[in-house]
Amino acid sequence: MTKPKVLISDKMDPNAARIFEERGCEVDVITGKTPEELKATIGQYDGLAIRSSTKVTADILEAADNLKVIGRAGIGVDNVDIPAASAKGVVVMNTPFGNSITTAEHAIALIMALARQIPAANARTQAGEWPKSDFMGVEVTGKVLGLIGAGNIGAIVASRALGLRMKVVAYDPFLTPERAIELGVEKVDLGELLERADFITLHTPLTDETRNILSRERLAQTKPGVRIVNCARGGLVDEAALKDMLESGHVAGAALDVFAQEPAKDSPLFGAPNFICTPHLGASTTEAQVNVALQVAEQMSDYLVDGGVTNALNMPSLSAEEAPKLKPYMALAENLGSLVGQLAHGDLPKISVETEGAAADLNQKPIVGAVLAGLMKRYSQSVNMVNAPYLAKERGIEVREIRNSQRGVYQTLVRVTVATSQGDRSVAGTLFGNGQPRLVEIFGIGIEAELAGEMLYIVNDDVPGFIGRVGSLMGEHGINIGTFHLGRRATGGEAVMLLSVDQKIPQDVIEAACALDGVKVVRGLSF
Ligand SMILES: NC(=O)C1=CN([C@@H]2O[C@H](COP(=O)(O)OP(=O)(O)OC[C@H]3O[C@@H](n4cnc5c(N)ncnc54)[C@H](O)[C@@H]3O)[C@@H](O)[C@H]2O)C=CC1
Ligand SMILES: O=C(O)CCC(=O)C(=O)O
Repeated sequence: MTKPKVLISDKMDPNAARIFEERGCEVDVITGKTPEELKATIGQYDGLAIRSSTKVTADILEAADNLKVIGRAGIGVDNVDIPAASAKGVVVMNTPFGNSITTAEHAIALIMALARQIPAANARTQAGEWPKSDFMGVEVTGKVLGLIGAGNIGAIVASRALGLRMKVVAYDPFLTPERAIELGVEKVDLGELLERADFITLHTPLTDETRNILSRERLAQTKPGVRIVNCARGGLVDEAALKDMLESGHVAGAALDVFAQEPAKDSPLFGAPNFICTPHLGASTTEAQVNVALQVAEQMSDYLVDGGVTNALNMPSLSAEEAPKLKPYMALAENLGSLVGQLAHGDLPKISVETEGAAADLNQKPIVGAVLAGLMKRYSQSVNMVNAPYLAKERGIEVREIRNSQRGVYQTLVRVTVATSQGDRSVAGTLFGNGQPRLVEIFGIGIEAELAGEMLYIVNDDVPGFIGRVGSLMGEHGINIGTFHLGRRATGGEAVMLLSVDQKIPQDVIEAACALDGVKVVRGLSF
């Protein structure tokens, strides 16, 4: 088996490359590529490990023909076009906790640096000025810290600030009253936070709701003398308004680790009074970088080598223990989805995936994803489990999951039913003891067959001599039959025939089969 190939395209702790190699991947570490260079080479990689410098745009993804996973060694994935990755069937993962403590500590460091004007005092002291009387600071003890965003990092900042004897008020629409009590913070609305806070620190992602959350109007509502820290994302604060308010003295100090445009080389804030900045250093400690590098390499190799999915932003999780159990089910589910997709006519507005017996105890999401991947192959060849649910949604297909843990005739069963203009049509399959998938029912008729390679599907009247006529037809056209499977609704009623053949069935043979006496449907199938 060829090894999955991974590109590490941003500066990352060497532990990442070591883990990839130990886990059976080939790794190239090439940082500093231009977008054009990345686009020219991305086609050869199965995995791309990044931090924040590499921008994974739709244009780059277009050339990423073998890419299966993008791993962000860090939290924010705003440098990845996730909808484009999903459409391409590429899993996007991050490492949501590895750098949280480090980033929270950076926010606290910036709060302290603002309170005591440490950077300016340091610069002037080292310039030989000894400017003791110019640097009157403030204590943080007893001051109100306004936390915007109380997720992983915000919660750690709150705990550290409480240790510094600050009073913490938090604005986060998703913060429950119970969690606020647990964190020891007072949950407030944004207006109250702006009015009360002596220090404001931001810890939200950049979204349509949070963009410019500290706008000019909101900055004007803050308490005079407020100090502001942003270690989350550029774009949360109106930088031009912040500059004006630093100049007017309404804002007594501001510290930014992140900027709307990065790298920030000529921000209007540079040189503003009491302005401090760092070049997106929030996550830059040895500890955090080892954490995120190890974690991203482990997660990505789990996916590339064993199919396990952890911390994916565009796909449900699947543990490395679950993955081998689910693998044969996913093969079965994909074949069943593909079968209904090839057999049913017209649009398929509704699909239900029912699991029975042992299959019902498993994680259903990957099974449903695999059914959709099989089904959606009728629309696109580049479909997989990652993009199939998105494609199905785009086409307005309604998907239902039904679990039935009681066993029926089979110890384990997956049934796929689609609503067609002729009514519901369903196919079902099971797994043999050795994990081999088998079709066991097609549109209400019991039949046992392996769905593989090229096949011929015929629905006919159950009459003597028909099987021989089909055999002769295949022989006349030089088509070798591998296996022959039969089922019927009742003696003399509707019968189904599934043949596996050694080549794709040509259209003229399908037409000749259609012309046989008693034939109702003929279809060539590919798996
Ligand atoms: N400077 C740096 O180097 C680093 C920056 N970050 C950034 O820090 C930010 C926070 O990261 P985490 O705490 O891990 O994320 P998280 O997802 O754990 O927390 C984000 C919080 O923001 C809240 N939120 C969402 N919309 C909001 C809104 N409109 N108003 C108020 N709160 C809202 C959410 O409810 C959530 O509690 C992210 O943007 C991340 O990219 C993370 C690591 C390093
Ligand atoms: O990788 C970095 O240095 C940036 C970290 C970051 O911004 C994040 O994890 O969201």
